[in-house]
Amino acid sequence: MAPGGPPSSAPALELRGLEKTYRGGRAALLGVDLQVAPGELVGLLGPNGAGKTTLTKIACGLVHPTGGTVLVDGHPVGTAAARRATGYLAELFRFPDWLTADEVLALHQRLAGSSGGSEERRGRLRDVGLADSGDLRVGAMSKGMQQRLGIAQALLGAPRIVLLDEPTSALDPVGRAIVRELLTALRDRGVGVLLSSHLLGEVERVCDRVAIVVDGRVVADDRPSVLTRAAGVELETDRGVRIVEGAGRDDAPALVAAAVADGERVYGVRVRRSTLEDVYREAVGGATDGGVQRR
Ligand SMILES: Nc1ncnc2c1ncn2[C@@H]1O[C@H](COP(=O)(O)OP(=O)(O)OP(=O)(O)O)[C@@H](O)[C@H]1O
Repeated sequence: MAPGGPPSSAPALELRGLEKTYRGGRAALLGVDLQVAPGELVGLLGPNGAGKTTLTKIACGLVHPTGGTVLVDGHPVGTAAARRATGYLAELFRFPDWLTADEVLALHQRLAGSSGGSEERRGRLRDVGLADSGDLRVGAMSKGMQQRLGIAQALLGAPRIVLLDEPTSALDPVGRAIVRELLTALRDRGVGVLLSSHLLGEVERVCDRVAIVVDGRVVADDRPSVLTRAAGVELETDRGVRIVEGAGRDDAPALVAAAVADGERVYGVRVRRSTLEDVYREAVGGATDGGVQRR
């Protein structure tokens, strides 16, 4: 797959002190700092209304911030260079029903200033598992196919950062696996990805870093393995299953030995870690989220 130009040392995306108050509305972002390095896959989580879409739209130049700065591959957002370096898939998008997949991509090639021609279009359709659907009209596509076409569109040209707002919400498990492979390929090519999603399992599987936004602020930003933590050791014996709170990996052999010495038959031992979902629920506290899904 072609996205990704010559390597650059600048962050793929850099947000500093980002603020946004919509006219007549309440503040949507209250000083957000966030970086996406080249080749880094960052997941953006948060309850409905937390500010994820606002942040993503500011990063691609569609919404003006009321404070702070945005650099895309080192270029101020809104400049031609920043636009060329950005691929974007909106949360709620709709392509004209009467266009074919190939025509949608040709239109977006013109918008992105890409000279990749039919070869690029075929490549992007192949990337998203739509190799045989170039002549299919949007109106005849399932929601999942349209979403994959949307992702193909975001990869046209040579983006250094790809901003995806809920890109897998309509996808079945096979479609999600295709997108996971695609994201991994983007990482390998040094393209940064900011992936906004409510699908915590997907984010945990694929992202290098996770930022959690609550009420316009980033309340957690780290690798999933750092955000999650030890959550005891589970022992399964002939007396049942029990969790030894506070115990970690190093305690497992002694726990098994003690159980055996006590006459128990040990069938299993598992070192537990909290999941990203646990971390998320802790971070958002009481903020309700009708949209959160495990997978
Ligand atoms: N165009 C707008 N005018 C006024 N207020 C807006 C506008 N767009 C968003 N908001 C408000 O800004 C806040 C953040 O909304 P945003 O859509 O960025 O959240 P989100 O985290 O993407 O939510 P969701 O998960 O539901 O997509 C909300 O309070 C929302 O009502």
